[in-house]
Amino acid sequence: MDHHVTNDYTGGDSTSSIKVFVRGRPADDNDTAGVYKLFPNDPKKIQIKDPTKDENYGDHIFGFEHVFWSDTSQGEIYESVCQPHVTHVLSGYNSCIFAYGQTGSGKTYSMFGESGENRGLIPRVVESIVGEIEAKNKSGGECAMVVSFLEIYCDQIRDLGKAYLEQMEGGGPVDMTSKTSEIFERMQLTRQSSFNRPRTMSRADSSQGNLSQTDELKNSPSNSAIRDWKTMHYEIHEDLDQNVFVKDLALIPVTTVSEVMAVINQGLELRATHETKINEVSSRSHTVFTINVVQRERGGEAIKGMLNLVDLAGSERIKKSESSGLRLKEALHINTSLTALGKVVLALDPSQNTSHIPYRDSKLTRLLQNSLGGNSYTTLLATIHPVPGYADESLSTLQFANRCRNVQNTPQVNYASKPEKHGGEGGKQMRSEIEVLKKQLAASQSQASLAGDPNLRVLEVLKQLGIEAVVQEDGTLMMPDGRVLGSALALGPGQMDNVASAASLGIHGADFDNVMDGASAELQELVGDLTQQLKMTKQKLRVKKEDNEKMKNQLAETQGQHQQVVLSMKRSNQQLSHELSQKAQKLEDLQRIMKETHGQQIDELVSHNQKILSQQHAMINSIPNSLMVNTTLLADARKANEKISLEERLKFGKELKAIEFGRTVEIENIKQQYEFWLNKKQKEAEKFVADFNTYRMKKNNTLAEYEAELLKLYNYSTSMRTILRGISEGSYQMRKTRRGYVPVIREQPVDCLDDHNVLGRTLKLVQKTNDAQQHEKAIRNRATVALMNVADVMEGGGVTALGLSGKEATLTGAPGASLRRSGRPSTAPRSRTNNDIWNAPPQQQQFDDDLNTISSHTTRASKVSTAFSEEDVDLSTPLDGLPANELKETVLELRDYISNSLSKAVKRQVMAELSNHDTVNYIKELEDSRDSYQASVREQAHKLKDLRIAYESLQRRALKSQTRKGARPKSSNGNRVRPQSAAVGRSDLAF
Ligand SMILES: Nc1ncnc2c1ncn2[C@@H]1O[C@H](COP(=O)(O)OP(=O)(O)OP(=O)(O)O)[C@@H](O)[C@H]1O
Repeated sequence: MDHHVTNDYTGGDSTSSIKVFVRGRPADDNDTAGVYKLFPNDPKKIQIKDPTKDENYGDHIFGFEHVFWSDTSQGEIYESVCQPHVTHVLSGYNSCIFAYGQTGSGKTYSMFGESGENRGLIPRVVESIVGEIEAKNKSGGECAMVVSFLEIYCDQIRDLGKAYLEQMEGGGPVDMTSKTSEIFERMQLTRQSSFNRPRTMSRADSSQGNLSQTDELKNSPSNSAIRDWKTMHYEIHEDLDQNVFVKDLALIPVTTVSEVMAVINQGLELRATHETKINEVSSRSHTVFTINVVQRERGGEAIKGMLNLVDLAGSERIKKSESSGLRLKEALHINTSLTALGKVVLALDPSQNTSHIPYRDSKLTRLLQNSLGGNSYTTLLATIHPVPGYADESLSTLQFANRCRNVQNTPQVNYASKPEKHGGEGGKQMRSEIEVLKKQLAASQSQASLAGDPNLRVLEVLKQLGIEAVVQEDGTLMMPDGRVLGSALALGPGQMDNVASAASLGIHGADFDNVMDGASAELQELVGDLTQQLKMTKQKLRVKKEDNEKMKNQLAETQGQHQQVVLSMKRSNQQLSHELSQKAQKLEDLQRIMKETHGQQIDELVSHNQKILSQQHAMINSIPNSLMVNTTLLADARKANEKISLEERLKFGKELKAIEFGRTVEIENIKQQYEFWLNKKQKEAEKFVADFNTYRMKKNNTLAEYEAELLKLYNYSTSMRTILRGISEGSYQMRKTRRGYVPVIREQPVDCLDDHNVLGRTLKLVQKTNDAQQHEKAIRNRATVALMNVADVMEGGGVTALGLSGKEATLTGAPGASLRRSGRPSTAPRSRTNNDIWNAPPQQQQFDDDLNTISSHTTRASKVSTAFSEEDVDLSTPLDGLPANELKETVLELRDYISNSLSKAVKRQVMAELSNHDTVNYIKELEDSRDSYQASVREQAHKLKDLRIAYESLQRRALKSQTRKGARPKSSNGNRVRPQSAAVGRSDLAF
């Protein structure tokens, strides 16, 4: 049964507003085997094996918009990933594409790319948008593009576009307060054309020694943006509509692709990169390249689209990248901000039910706030490095990408000047315009009323002259001093205006009279007085004004000076606070790094130090007491030591004795076993000897029978001779039978044997004697060979001997010490082997004796045989032809031969055969095992001896250390007493 379990994440909301694409870069050695699985018929899926999990539970399968593998071109990626965003931004929407993945997985390659066909997504997007804008402008629309470029390096926002802008505007500081729409308005009026030539895309490593273009730029005194670039620390703000923006970030108006590429190239030159173990040119910062497109269709509303193109710095496992120092700090910042991004994405998952989204945890998440869960179309390009070694990083990238699919955005069109129904900025503008109009209306209304009522006009004129008069019910004017003047109605409206303007202009005399022509004398007089007063007052005022002016100038001068001081103080204050915040930031980072890397160690060290300190305090306080205690303890310890060493010695002695006893018992057991077997085998051998003796007796009996038969034969032959002689002498009467003529014997012969039988038997006997002679020879040879073999065997090791001496065969072997042959003379020379019982001399002697006996018998026997041989003996000669004494001697010799030589030969043959007998072999084996046992006993003895030597050396050492430690105890007579242990040990352990 297949137990393979795959974690499937391919489900989910296909309409989610964040689209996720995956791109696998080419592997360096094409070794992607066994980790990834792609589905040619379903390019949305990718399967990956979890390297940390069990074979059966380690598979994860994900589903995204599309999974691009290493052979996908930049153009194909652009078509799928970016094309929709170009449409969005030109339709007034916010949108965002961000590349996420481990370091070296191809984020920067994808976003910025290289040159030509390998150019990345950003250049392609720019090309598209610029083309669209040109087309719109040609068709009568108003469309413009503004870009900005920033990086977040160690949680510090730095402007990568400002340097370009400064260069563009002649090196001076740039007005950063402009809004995109204002720039847009300006662009309609004037166009800059002398931008830098575009450079090919490059990312210079600022740490390299040779003076790169960036170095040139950084050293350029005229470009403050480059000079201050490293210390830039921009802030993120939020407008009334809750859109986040970077305060003071350079907004660069552009119209051509080459302009944009110049901005990008200059920015990339400045961007923080460095070579790491994993990536030769590793981005150490996140970059955000923003394209703003503002447009108004003919007669339509202005809309504003924004596209953020984000190249994140790659996450890295510090363990793998082995970053240290500044690289470590950078890596920590990168990882922290990416973790914050992960938290935001997690919190935006509707299933999490989280009300708080931690955008403010890092600058990155704050900046992407609008793109994640806000008013934006967003796409994530997850890049992976598909080699088995980075499988866990790829898995975590895919898991992050999968979580992003849960985020819901709500994109909507941005209106640059919205109609009321859209509220927002447009509405506010409208409201303020209405207010202005209202004020204007009120002003014009009051002017109209003034124009219609002459009294009011007079009042106004008087007011201008500084006189607060009141119009009474009857139309007359009451002055502040109580005087009542006639109605101004007497003056025509035109005249009144003239009076007012003449008064205000200081016209007097005849001219004034002309003006006052037709007015009442009273009024004329009053106006005359007033005019006079006004003149004087004006005179005074002028003087005062002049004084005032002088004072003002003085004040302005002082103020200017003060302001200058305050400004410089402010600047230095700002500088200081900036440095302070940087230092604080650095300190914080350092502390965090220290805490992360060494925090635990430091804490441990501190607590360890404190422990040691307190221990030392306690020790110092307790020194006097401990001195006393130590002296006592020392004495006690010495005693205890002596006691222990004595106990140890005794224990060791006992153990040794126990071992010795054990060995003795073991030896005894083996000995008993050996004796038991030896006894058993001796009994078997005794039985064998007994059997042998029985056999020998039987043989002797047979020989005796032969002897008796021979004697019988002799008697027969004698009788035969007598009979034969009788026949030849005709003493016997012959009769004819079927077998021929037979004598008629009157006397009964011996037994009932006929002559033929007697003769045949006699001849047979002679034949037998010859055979015996031959046989004896053969036996003798065989015996010689057998004895030599036995001697050879004996050379190799002893066996219990079967001694055959005299007429009796006896077993002379005995167990144990009695194994030695009891009959061996003490003066006999020792054999070359250990085994005395097989000594050559007695055997040899025996053998030689036997041979001599045989040869003597043989001589006699050969004589006999010669006598009996067919050639030498005339068989026709009747035996009874021999003299009786000679015949007897011959028979005796024959008997002697049979009983001695023949029986000995038989014995030898038996002995020769016995040398290969099983029992003898068994006895030999017993001898072998006895010898090996003896050898093992000898070995044990050696071991015991070694043990004893070791023990003695231990004793000697113990003795020496005792002697060194203190004076030996003195005997009663004051002499040093020799330590007993050694003596005891020696005597106790003597083997
Ligand atoms: N699809 C690809 N085809 C060819 N080369 C690629 C591809 N992707 C990446 N590379 C090469 O791999 C190397 C690392 O890529 P890149 O610098 O883009 O990685 P990165 O993800 O931006 O790394 P970091 O986060 O460290 O900046 C570069 O030399 C790049 O040219």
